[in-house]
Amino acid sequence: QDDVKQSLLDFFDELSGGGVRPADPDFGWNQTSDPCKWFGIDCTKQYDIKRIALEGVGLAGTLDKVGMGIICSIESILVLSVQNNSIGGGIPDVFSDCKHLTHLFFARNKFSGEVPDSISSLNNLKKLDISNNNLSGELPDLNKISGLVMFLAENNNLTGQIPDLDFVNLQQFNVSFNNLSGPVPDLDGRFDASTVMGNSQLCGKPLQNKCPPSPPSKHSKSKNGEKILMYLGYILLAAVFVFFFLFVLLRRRKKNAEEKVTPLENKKMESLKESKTKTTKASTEGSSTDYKTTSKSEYSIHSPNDLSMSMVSQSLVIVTRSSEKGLKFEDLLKAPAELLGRGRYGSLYKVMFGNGSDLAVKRIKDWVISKEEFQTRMEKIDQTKHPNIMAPVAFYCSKEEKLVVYEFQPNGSLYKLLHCGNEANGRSTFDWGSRLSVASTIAEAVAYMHNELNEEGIGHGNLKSSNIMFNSNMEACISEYGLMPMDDTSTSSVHHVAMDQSRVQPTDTFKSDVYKFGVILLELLTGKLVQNNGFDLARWVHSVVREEWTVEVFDKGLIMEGASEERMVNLLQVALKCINPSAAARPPMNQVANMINTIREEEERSIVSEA
Ligand SMILES: Nc1ncnc2c1ncn2[C@@H]1O[C@H](COP(=O)(O)OP(=O)(O)OP(=O)(O)O)[C@@H](O)[C@H]1O
Repeated sequence: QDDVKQSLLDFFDELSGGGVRPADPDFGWNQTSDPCKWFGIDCTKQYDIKRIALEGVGLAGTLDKVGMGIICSIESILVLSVQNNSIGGGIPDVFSDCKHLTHLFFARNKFSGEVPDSISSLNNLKKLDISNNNLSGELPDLNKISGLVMFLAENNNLTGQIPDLDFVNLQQFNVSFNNLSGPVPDLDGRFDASTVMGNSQLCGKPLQNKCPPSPPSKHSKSKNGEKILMYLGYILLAAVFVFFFLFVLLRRRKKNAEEKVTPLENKKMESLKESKTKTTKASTEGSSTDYKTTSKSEYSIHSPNDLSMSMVSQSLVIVTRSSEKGLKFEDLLKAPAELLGRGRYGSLYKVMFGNGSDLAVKRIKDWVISKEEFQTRMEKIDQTKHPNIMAPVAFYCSKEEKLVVYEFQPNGSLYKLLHCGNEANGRSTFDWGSRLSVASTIAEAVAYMHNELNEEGIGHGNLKSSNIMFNSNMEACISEYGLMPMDDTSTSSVHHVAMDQSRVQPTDTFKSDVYKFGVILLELLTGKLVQNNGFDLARWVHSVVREEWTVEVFDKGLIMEGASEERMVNLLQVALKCINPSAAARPPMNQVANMINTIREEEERSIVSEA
């Protein structure tokens, strides 16, 4: 503790530049007293300093590496404010060790030099104010800081382009009166010209001057370079596929010639005659025969992307009931497809029929599972019906290729609703009540599946907000259930071995789902993006809660809406139980669902009593 005191006194000494003394009665910073009683310091408990605010007190020294290093070494500190002083010199480049900081205020000083790159590693930062200094050079890549709600840098000498920030989330933004250049990024209509004015070389909306056609900047050059590399990669990949295709074709022809067999068309007919046709599932009322049968046939998938390269030669199993659209699986294979995303576990394609009956086809990569096991698994999932779990429409499995087909959901995902909306089109309407309702729906659906598929040990395996879709009634539906044996991130004992099903214990799969569900709860409560499998978000939430600054974690939208703090804290407690580092200590999903339902009932009771 004496060391902490001495470090803080050194920090003050350096900042003050000898002008003001830390021990002055106004400050009372000295070795003999409790630092929590010193001027400008706030603590949660003894020695747990959460805030240092030395604002407008005549500091005229510098903030060097040692000084900033001291602040970084005290992990409890969330806020550092030294604004309205005359501190000079550079801002030291030591921020990679200060990840705990949430607020950094350097405004109205005499800081000069460049804004250090390491500031972009402060991924818990919410507010950054470096305005009214003498800072120069280009701004670092601040868009890595997903939760930033305030960025003020006006009245400096900054050059280069405005960084591509997440303007949907920013509440305060100003870079006016610098030497910034290039086009103003899309400010999402949230900030007017006053926030970018006074930069003579900036152009584009909301400024009056249109951007002239200009040679590509260093930044865009490197982006173009990346694009060219990407296209070259695609061309190379396509060429490899074409050669492979030709090779297979030539070999087949050679073989056919040698064996003196019938032409391909006849061969196909023979194989179709021989193929078994069996009913996998009794269809519900109104189904047509197209979706009732499992048939064997030869086919290839025609689409404008790499799916078209697939030479799949075995059966596509149709398991769904909802066939009023009268589609045959041949139609599925012929229809044009669009790549929707390429995730860690495969790619997702939208297959378009142009009559509102589009399908989503998941192409799974690198899954070591036998054809029989995969088929049993898919059928089990299909039999375990729950209205909020999307059942597969069809699936296909060969050694090289695994496809699972779902109905396409045009209303987007929970991820999109949380992170890609704006005031006008959804973000503000995703209120506390709706978030609680989504949490409870998902928890109940997963709890049901865990219970029904307990013996088989089939969990979701990859639960995350982009796999929670909204159906036509805007009800949350979980997609891709059971497409992975488990996710490899939340249970250290099975780290990096998730793709080998034989090594995965059922309990791990379920406990991993509970962890992932906890991360979704954190996403709903904080509105923050999940990176690094939720570990960063979980760590940040833990650190803020530990400091008894719990309210700081909640999404500003929820606070502004007046959502019940008590119930948000209760839901946070549930999330923290789910993300317990010890898998054994995590509650089972049915308990999680019960806890959330209790919170939801309290919410409903309070609405009724308020009414
Ligand atoms: N049935 C569906 N209908 C419409 N969109 C869907 C459907 N299923 C998933 N999506 C969306 O398609 C996009 C790509 O999905 P994909 O599963 O490839 O991504 P991912 O979940 O990030 O990847 P992975 O599952 O491999 O980790 C996501 O935005 C997802 O929300």
